[in-house]
Amino acid sequence: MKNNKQNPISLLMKWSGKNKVYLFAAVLSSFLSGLCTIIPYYGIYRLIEAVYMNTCTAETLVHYGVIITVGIAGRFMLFGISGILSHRGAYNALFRVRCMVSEHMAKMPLGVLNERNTGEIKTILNENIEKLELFLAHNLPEFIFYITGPIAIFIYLCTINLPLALMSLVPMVLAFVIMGVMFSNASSLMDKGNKAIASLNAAVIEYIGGMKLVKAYNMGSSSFKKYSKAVSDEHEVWTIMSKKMGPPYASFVVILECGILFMVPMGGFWFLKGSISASVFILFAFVGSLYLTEIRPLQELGSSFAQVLNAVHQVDKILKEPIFSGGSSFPKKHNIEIRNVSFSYDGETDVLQNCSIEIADGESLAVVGPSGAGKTSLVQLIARFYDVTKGDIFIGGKNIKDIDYEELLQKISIVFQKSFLTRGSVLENIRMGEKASIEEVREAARKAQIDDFIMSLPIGYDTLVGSYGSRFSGGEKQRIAIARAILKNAPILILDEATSAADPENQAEIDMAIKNLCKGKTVIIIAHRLSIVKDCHRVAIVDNHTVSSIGTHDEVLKNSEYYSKAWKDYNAARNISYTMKGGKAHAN
Ligand SMILES: Nc1ncnc2c1ncn2[C@@H]1O[C@H](COP(=O)(O)OP(=O)(O)OP(=O)(O)O)[C@@H](O)[C@H]1O
Repeated sequence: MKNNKQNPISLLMKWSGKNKVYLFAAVLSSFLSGLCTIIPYYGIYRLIEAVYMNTCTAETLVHYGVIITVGIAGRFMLFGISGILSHRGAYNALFRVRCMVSEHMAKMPLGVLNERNTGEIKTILNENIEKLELFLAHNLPEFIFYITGPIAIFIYLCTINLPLALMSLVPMVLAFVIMGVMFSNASSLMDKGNKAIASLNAAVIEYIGGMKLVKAYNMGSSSFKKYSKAVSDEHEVWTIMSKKMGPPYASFVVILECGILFMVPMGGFWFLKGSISASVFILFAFVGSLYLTEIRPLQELGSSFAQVLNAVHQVDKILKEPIFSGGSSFPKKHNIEIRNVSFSYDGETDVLQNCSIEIADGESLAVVGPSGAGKTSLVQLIARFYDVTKGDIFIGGKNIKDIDYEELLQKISIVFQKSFLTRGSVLENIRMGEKASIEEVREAARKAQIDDFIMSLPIGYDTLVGSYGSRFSGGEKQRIAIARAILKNAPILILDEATSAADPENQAEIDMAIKNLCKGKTVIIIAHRLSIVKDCHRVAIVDNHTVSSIGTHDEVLKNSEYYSKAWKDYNAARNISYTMKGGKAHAN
């Protein structure tokens, strides 16, 4: 792949877009702030020199006092400006990266997303992207600041005495060797740590989602093994991390502060020999042995870099996943042809084999078959939730792979068995991004037989689904989903067991809502409940992972053993009525 070896920093800059300007300005301010570090040391050295030369007057004190003050004030002021600029740039960049990742994910095939668990995606969108802020707003300017100051001082020390200046670097070289070891250990551990956090996130999501089950079966938190295992795995990784990182961290800090052990004996030796003046000896004994402690925060930046590099890598992996792009406009005709299609989720087992169906524009087709036969898989291929493994699917004579993906999704409405409602208001849930007036929304809701119910709520269409979500019954949620599809008014409609939530009380309402929804569209209905099937123009039987029969209700009744049995069972079930006699159920 083209971008495989792209430098993480240049990737981050690319993702930041125009916000780079703020980030570069922040880096410049940090650099200047780092340079200011030299000023107080220069002032102090001059004062020491003046004291030893017996030339220190009140004027000299004031002169260097002002220089030292200006140096310190400038250092902090520039560092503050750098912080403001870096935060501004970082938060704008963060927003941009989040949008890029979300948009990219929306264009990714569902199959690729399904391979990742929800926790992993949450870790990328939240924790990993948040770490980019840590880098852009803090690590980057701080790195420049902490590195510039000591370099500037070192150059200054070189101008005073080169051998002693070089000697001052010995502790730093040792400390950096240790930091390198620490860094290489950290990157593999960090990867494990990230995986442990992703598993923990997934387990928490599953744990909270399955809370009803935990309560219903009195399982208790300890019995939720996946969750407690994820917690202990994560704990284990971080324990190993602290054990491995602790000793090198302590060594790094101590060695950096050991400069005085080199500077005092060597400096003293040269001073006694008369090679250097007293002021130079004092300068090196104090400044030369201490200035390197300024780079101590670089150690923290080192481990933070490892986390950031990992985060960049994870985000980049998502952004490099292939997406659906290009393609031409959606065709005017809406007939569908599924031609010799085979499909496998895992690339090994075919869940669909050599399926062929033709649906005319405006026709309604019922898809019937035993559980697990592949009905849902087949209809999902039409909206490219997944791509076919073999064969082709055409709409209006155009291969769906050649149709602009967003337009394809726009022109197909799907009502699923489980209606998903977002946390917004009922109004937002029906609009779902469509620009529709409240009257248009109510008209759709009326057709979906749900307007009366919504209006009976205390704040009607403004009712938040988040707070009222649990009081909506399955049938109500389903009719809200149908209203959403009516409003979208797409020419192709796929109903995947959309009547499954119907109970005897709201069966008639859901049937009416579906009839209103299907008017004038090319419709595919997956239905276990055969009552809806006889209203369709034709029936296709998906059995044993292929389309075993297709035709009108009467034709399929004759040709398909599965359908004739299912129809017989359905009619028999309709004629059964139960009466309770002596506490026992009897079929009449
Ligand atoms: N995301 C997936 N990954 C792997 N296998 C899957 C996935 N979704 C479904 N399957 C498998 O594909 C096969 C067909 O499933 P599908 O949901 O299409 O059947 P169906 O006929 O719609 O069943 P039902 O009537 O019970 O809903 C099943 O064996 C199922 O376990």
